[in-house]
Formats: sequence, C-alpha cells, structure tokens
Amino acid sequence: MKTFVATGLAATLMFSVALPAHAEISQRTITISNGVAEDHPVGDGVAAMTQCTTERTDGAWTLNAFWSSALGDDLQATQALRSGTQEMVITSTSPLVGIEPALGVFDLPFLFADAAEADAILDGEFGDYINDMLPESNLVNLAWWENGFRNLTNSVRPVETLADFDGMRVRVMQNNIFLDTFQTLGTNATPMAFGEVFTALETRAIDAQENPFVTIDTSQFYEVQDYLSVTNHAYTPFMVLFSKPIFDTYSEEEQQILIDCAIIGRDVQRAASRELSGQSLQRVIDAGMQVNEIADDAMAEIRDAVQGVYERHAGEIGQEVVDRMMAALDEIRN
Ligand SMILES: O=C(O)[C@H](O)[C@@H](O)[C@H](O)CO
Repeated sequence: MKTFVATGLAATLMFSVALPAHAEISQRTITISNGVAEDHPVGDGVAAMTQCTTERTDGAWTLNAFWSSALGDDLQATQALRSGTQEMVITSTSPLVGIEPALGVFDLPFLFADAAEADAILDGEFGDYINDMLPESNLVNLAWWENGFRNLTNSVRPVETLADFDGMRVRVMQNNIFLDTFQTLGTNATPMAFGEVFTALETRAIDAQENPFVTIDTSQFYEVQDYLSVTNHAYTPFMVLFSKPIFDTYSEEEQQILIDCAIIGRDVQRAASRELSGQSLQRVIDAGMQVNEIADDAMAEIRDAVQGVYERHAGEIGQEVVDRMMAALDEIRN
C-alpha cells in the first residue's frame, strides 16, 4: 500500500496534468457513516475530501455523508463495510478491538504526550504497520484523522484527585482497556455506544463520559454535564475506513483518488480539530460548565494508578505491537 501511495502520488500529479483523465473512473455514490455531528471537525475533512474527489473525477462521484450515528454506531457501520454493503465510515479505533486487537494499543492510558507525537506515529511506519493488518478483516484504512485527547465530564463533582473518581458512573467506549482503566480509577464504568450517551447523561442513567473538547461541544454534552476535568488521559485516532470488497472493485486510479483525497481531508480535519479545540473549551465554559485543571502531583497519582493497564492488556493487543509502539515513541523522544 505504501509504495503504491508514493509512486501513485507522483503518477497522479503527472496524470492529472498530462493525460486525458478518467478512462478508469465510473459514476459512483459513496456512503460515509459518522457518529459525530456534522459541525465536528470531521465535517471539514469530509467537505475537503468531497471537493477533492469531485475535482479528480470531474463530478463522477457523489459522497453522501450521514451524521450522529444515523447509520448505526462505529462497530455496526464497520461490519457493514466488511460485508460490502456500505463504502465508508469514519470511526474511532477503540470500538473495533474485537475485529483487530492490535488497535487496542491506542487505548493505553497517557500513551501520547501531544498531537505531534500522535501524528508522527500514525503517519509513520507504525501507522502503516497497523494499516497492513486491516485487509485481513476486509477493511482498508485510507488515512488517520483526529478524534483527539480525551477529558472527563460529569454531573457530580469536579475531579481534582484520584479519590474524586470514586464510585462515579462513567460511560466508556465498547472497549475493555477503557473499561479496565476507569474501573482501576475507582469508577463504576459502563461500555456504551456513542449514540446513546447524550440520553443516558440526560436521564442520569450515568454521571459521566469522556471525549475531546470538540466532541463535548459539538455533541452538546454541556447541556447535560456540569463539570469538565482536563485529564487528557488518552488520545483516540479516527480511521477513514473503506470496504475492501468494494475497494477491490475500483480501478487503480480510483483507489488512488480515494487515498489522495483522504489524505487531503486528513490535513484539513486535523487543522480544524486543533483550531476548534480551544474555541470549544471556551464555548462550554460560556455554556456554564465548570472546568478544572488537575495539579501535577494529583495527575502523577492518577497516571501511576493506571500503569498496570499496560501489562494486563499487552497480551491481547499483541506484545510485538506494544513493543513496536514503545520503540517508535522512544525514537521520536530521543
Ligand atoms: O466516545 C466515543 O465513542 C468516540 O470518541 C466518538 O467519537 C465516536 O467514535 C463517534 O462515533
């Protein structure tokens, strides 16, 4: 896939300039499923990808995006891709560990120090290493987009110390590493699909959830949550997944357009995510949420408390996967 990308890009540039295009481009309608709302930065990415595919195919392709889990949650949509009944989904990695356990490496708490590390890992050899595992599950990852650093919101109390997590009923993604992390922090953690979170918070079936600022804002969680504690406890990537059974029916030129345009969408989406993040934090404060940072010593205690999660889950993720991630991070940090 990587070699294909490099040579393809050069070919594409030459191609679009020199040769009569589109001998191998068919009229197509591509359905894209999203769990987040359209005004999430994923919306900017999809708009950029749509513009790119329209240009590269002279309007032969239509991208139909659905938002707020209208076509089912991340896992349901991904299963539809695997069976070849839907083209695309932009999904978190976490709910898909049942399909590819190696994806669990991204759920390890406090793994990335900042967005630059995440980009370097995802757009580098490690990102390709994971991408190369997915065709076996009938999936193709076109590019890595950003969900982001996750923070806890709740309707009980500000979380300033490890003890403040105690007994809180927290929703986590359908993922046993997140479940373990939040149980280890002393909460009563419940796995739940994203589309059910707002109502569960509103009806007080749960007290808390955790997501990046832009999602807390664009999913209006500030309407049903009082406190936001800046934990930055994990970074979740989004994958731009395409159905392999459908991908394999596309011409090489069409496959290249999908990848090129997903990468163009990636850069727009990440930039929008980082720009909106600060604005979203201010917006939820203006909407009445009480935001607290956590002091360094208290944060050190929280980090120490969940270190055991690495050891407990290395086996199911794959020891080699964890070792390669740590080696790649070492390389970046030294
Ligand atoms: O909390 C979650 O479930 C994720 O962070 C969401 O972004 C989800 O993928 C949206 O489909």
